[in-house]
Amino acid sequence: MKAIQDLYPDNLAHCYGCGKNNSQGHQLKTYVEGEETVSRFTPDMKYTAIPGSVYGGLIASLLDCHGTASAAAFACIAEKIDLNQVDLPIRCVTANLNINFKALTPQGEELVIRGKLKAIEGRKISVDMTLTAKGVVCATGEILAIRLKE
Ligand SMILES: CCCCC/C=C\C/C=C\C/C=C\C/C=C\CCCC(=O)SCCNC(=O)CCNC(=O)[C@H](O)C(C)(C)COP(=O)(O)OP(=O)(O)OC[C@H]1O[C@@H](n2cnc3c(N)ncnc32)[C@H](O)[C@@H]1OP(=O)(O)O
Repeated sequence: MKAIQDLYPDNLAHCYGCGKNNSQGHQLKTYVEGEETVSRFTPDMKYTAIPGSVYGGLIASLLDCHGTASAAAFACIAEKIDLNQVDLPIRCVTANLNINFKALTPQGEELVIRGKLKAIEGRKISVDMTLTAKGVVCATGEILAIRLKE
């Protein structure tokens, strides 16, 4: 299966966090795994907060893009839209993002971000997220993504 972000049409794929057409961005990739979504990302050393730990702004960026991709994927699944089709018909943007930083996020490790659908209410899609390093939860987040009008 393709990454959700690789289903965004080319003219809307320039997001700094996840756009496949932004060569200087993070190019986060999010996949559906069973009932969850998952992204994996190993930050470059330049994203330093306290030496040895990852900058919280990067963590927010990863949760932001993981969340919007997850929201689009969960909305497609709810509507039985094939996630293998090019040009995803459902697009979401972030209205609200809450993050709890639970532990310093170590550098040099692969970060695993997982998302679970919390609720779909009309155009509002809420997703709960965790970010772990070496199996330790370093941050949790909740996003409210809004499905854009056609
Ligand atoms: C970001 C630009 C938006 C325009 C985009 C146009 C085309 C782009 C297409 C696709 C995007 C492609 C890729 C994006 C992928 C990843 C990006 C990563 C994530 C981001 O980095 S993205 C940037 C940061 N993001 C923003 O820049 C959003 C600025 N904002 C707005 O563009 C509007 O604000 C919008 C669209 C959110 C809603 O506007 P709207 O007119 O469509 O809908 P409306 O206001 O009626 O809200 C509908 C229901 O959501 C409730 N609601 C709204 N906001 C709420 C809040 N904050 N808290 C609690 N509830 C809220 C209302 O209360 C109502 O609830 P109810 O239906 O129950 O009454």
